[in-house]
Amino acid sequence: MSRKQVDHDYNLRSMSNLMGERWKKVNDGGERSLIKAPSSASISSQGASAGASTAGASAPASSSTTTTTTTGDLERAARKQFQQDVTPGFVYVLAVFSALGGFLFGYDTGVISGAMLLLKRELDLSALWQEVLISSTVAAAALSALLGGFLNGLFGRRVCILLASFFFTVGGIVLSTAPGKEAFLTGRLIVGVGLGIASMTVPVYIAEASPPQLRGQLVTVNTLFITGGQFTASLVDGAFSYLQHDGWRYMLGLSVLPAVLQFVGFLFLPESPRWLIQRGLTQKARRVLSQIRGNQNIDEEYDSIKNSIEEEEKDSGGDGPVIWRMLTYPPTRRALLVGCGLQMFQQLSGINTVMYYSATILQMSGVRDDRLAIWLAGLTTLTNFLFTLLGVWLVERVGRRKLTLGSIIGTCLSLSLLAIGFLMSAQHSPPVTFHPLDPAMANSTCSKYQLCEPCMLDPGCGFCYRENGSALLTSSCVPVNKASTEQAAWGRCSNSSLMKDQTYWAYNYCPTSYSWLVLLGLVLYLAAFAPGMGPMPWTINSEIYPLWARSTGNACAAGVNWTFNILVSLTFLHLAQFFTYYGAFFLYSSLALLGFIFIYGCLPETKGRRLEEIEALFENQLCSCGASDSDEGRQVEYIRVKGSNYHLSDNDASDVD
Ligand SMILES: O[C@H]1[C@H](O)[C@@H](O)[C@H](O)[C@@H](O)[C@H]1O
Repeated sequence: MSRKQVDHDYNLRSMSNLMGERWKKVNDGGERSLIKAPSSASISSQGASAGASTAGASAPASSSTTTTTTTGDLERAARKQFQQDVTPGFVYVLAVFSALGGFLFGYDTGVISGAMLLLKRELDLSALWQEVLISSTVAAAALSALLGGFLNGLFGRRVCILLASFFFTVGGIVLSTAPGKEAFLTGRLIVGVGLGIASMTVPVYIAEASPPQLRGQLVTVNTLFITGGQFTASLVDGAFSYLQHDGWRYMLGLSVLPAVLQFVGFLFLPESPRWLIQRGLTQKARRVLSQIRGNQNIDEEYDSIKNSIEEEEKDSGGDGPVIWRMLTYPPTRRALLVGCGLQMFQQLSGINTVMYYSATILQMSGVRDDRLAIWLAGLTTLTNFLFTLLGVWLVERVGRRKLTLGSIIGTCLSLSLLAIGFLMSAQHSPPVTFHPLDPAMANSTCSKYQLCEPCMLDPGCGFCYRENGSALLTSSCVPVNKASTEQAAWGRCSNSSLMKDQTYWAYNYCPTSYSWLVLLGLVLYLAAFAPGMGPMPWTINSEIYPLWARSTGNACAAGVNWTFNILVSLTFLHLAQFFTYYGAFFLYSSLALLGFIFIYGCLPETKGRRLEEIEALFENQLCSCGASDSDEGRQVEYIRVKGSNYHLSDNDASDVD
């Protein structure tokens, strides 16, 4: 039994309202039936467990009061009833305006790849500068996410979202008007600060404002907006790539629009009621809660939040900085481990590498026109977006734990398929048929390679070939042009006008007939990753910490996400060089398997619970919360609803949860 007496459960309340009677589940040997409970007077006059057994005995499953309604039906009906009762239109508005932060997260991280193609020519950027400009935003996001935890606690969620949209706006203006690379770097850093703050604040704000039944869906909408931002960025990249001069200014400048919209919107949106209660601003908190909950009575929710906060404050591990208190108090230490672990495994599953690499995968499949490859890469971001939508639909139906576990196992398998595709391509790598005689050329490292595979894995070389249909006519391994990887340093691939006649320059891929396998792996990967591993780390982090630790916990987890994001993207090419592509993808697949074991052992189900109840899931467990899905179902819980005790039966408790 948890430390805190669980005093309220939304599902049961909705159900009892819905059915117009009090319902009580009895342990009838697992049979899924609901039996009408005795009157509240008879229940309250008995001890809770005595009441349960008496009712069980007096109302056998075959009794005339038995209904065949399943808990699934009830859940669905309760959800429908809730939607009618509460009219939570305002919660949707609030979630959408907050999720514009997610949109900017996706847009600003996605748009840079297309912008860089134009930018590197116009600003004459070296490879090092390109790398610095791309990774500076992510590095700034990692640091500012940590800072965001502190700001959130001090100034509240609303001010932090306003601050983030202010940074996005200023950053967008600086980027689109930058006269040179130094100014551009400044703009990228400013945007990074906005990203870090938004990425940790938005999920917390949405979770704190949402009713339990909608929380998972609404927080997941934020990730839907992230992937929507990435998709929009790929469309904008495609459209403005035709504008050779200053195209990048429009690509980056467009981000100012959603940023300003969010800023203006948040001038009118309220602060999180939970943060207000914590700060003792009780009147304001009540006002906000009534505004968010529509026509629902908020007294019960308000009281229970307030009581939990007071209780949490007592239990929160004494004095000292929040992170220290979190680490020394076992439930929050476990929650932090789970939250950061989820974010780490999300990035170690290679999502950003796969997305980044999709254009090359498409080139391997025979799409050789650069522009077409850019547009088709948009299909990858669209697939990511559409499958995140599936996640929004599934999260409240199957729950966080099952969704995450199913997703990571699918991710692991599809990464193996990708790796097998690369392995087959490597094993059937086309040979280098032409070796130059000119000593200056013959002495280059590139001309020593006998096969395409080692040639393309060397960042200094590329494979230049001519083919007829699928037959390779001649091929050579030549140094890459240092100024642009789109051309060779010499020979027929050094000039686009020479590259007619079915002559192609393959810089980081080899022509292969196994590309379909890689393409299948890519699609299956996105279908598996996007509904679960994409959104769930954000959603789960927004709900597993008690209020006093929530902003710090989310700050740490978002910091871990950004740190591993940069680590994985910066090491990918080196990894591929040392272990080949298939080695790199097998490695990601093994890491995803490790992630599965971690999640299986550590992640409890949080679906349908009020934020104040979730802390109890991390008590008395040695990272064995995994058992909670079934054990918790077997646990006997007493849930007090308006003075009456409800006894959840042995087998069905998890269903009602
Ligand atoms: O949840 C998001 C999402 O899955 C994005 O597609 C990815 O680029 C981010 O790194 C991740 O945090």
